[in-house]
Amino acid sequence: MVDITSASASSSSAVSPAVSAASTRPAYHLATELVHIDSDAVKDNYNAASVPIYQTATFKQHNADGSGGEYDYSRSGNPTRTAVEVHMAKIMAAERAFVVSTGMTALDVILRLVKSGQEIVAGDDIYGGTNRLLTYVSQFNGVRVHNVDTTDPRKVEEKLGPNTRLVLLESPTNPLIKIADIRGISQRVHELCPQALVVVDNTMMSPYLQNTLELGADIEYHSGTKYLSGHHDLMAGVIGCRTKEVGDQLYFVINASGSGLGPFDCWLLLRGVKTLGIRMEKQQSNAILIADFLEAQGLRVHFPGLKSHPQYDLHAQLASGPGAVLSFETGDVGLSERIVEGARLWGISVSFGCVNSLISMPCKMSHASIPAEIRKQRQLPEDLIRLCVGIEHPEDLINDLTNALRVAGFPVKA
Ligand SMILES: Cc1ncc(COP(=O)(O)O)c(C=O)c1O
Ligand SMILES: N[C@@H](CCSC[C@H](N)C(=O)O)C(=O)O
Repeated sequence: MVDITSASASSSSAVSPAVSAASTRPAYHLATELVHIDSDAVKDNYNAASVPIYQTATFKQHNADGSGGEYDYSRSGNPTRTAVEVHMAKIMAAERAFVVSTGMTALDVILRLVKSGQEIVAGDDIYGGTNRLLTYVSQFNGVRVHNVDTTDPRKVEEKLGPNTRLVLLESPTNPLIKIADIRGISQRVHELCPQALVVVDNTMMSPYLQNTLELGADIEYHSGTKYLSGHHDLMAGVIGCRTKEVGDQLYFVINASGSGLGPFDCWLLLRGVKTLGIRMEKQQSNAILIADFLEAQGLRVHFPGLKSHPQYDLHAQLASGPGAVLSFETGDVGLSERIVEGARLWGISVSFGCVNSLISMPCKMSHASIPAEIRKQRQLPEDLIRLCVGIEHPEDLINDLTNALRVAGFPVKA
């Protein structure tokens, strides 16, 4: 049987691996690096200012012995995909980066590195879809999953053992915006379990605010559907890794399963990521104003930019800003529903990271796939409202929220 996790199996089976490694670390500020695409990543005879979309499934070869050109088939590699992968590797300071069809695909690819009998330590406050996929592998793939409170590194350490293969962290978590000490946990995992990989879902921060590979993680992944693309016009997943060995294993799975991102979506992602810095700065500054406003109303607000956040200091050591997703509790599910439905400017939608602002109730929407009894066990408040702040004028956002609170019957303070 071929061991899919061995590097030799991966290199021998791909004709056109189109390795998308970034050989150099960013030389300028990240905001500058985001805008500048390495023009050597894709050979272009016409010096096109925008990376061309190579909308092709297959590539003509010059001979029949399989030793042909750099690309043979777009499942294995495509120049537009290489361009965005090289760019993402630079932005994430990764040895190698991959772009796949969705954020969940990114996790699915990573989970293929876990074999039956091995174990995963994950958070107890995690995105609903992540919980669903972890539940699947624990029910059908013989993998044991421990869900623990990742705000307490001792709880993670207690579950580490000789079978641990992955430690999967979200920080901040979706939807309770809790922080995990990525640096401290990575160090302990590597000391105690050399066979284990620390994997971080960095979707909420984006590479602009937090670099988890520099904090010690082995793999960082994103739902590229969110901040990286920024306009809710595509689905994508991005994976960055710290070593060539892990990169080879991930590439094998992506080529074998055909989960790589299509050329047009690669192009959209590359276009979107150029404006990540300016979008994130504006979304974040709006979010800080909105968090202050809600806290001044006496509501319990979860946001690492507030001094009241229990891990305010820890987050400041890990990331360069609090981001633009926050959640708050009202104490009453009916009141929360009325607030969400009373908003006019804030769109009722799942997802986040887009230029327009969104409002949702995680227990009924993004996290509804987590069974009610498990949500209760994990103390996920049913009345929780999540706000994903966009780039609109902050006064309009605050006025709309004020109106929604009033209409819902909440006693708004002047
Ligand atoms: C934190 C987080 N990770 C991963 C995903 C999955 O991403 P996608 O929807 O692109 O599959 C989501 C949302 O869907 C998310 O919120
Ligand atoms: N029906 C979807 C819900 C997607 S939630 C998207 C996003 N991660 C969020 O947190 O809003 C599903 O069941 O996956």
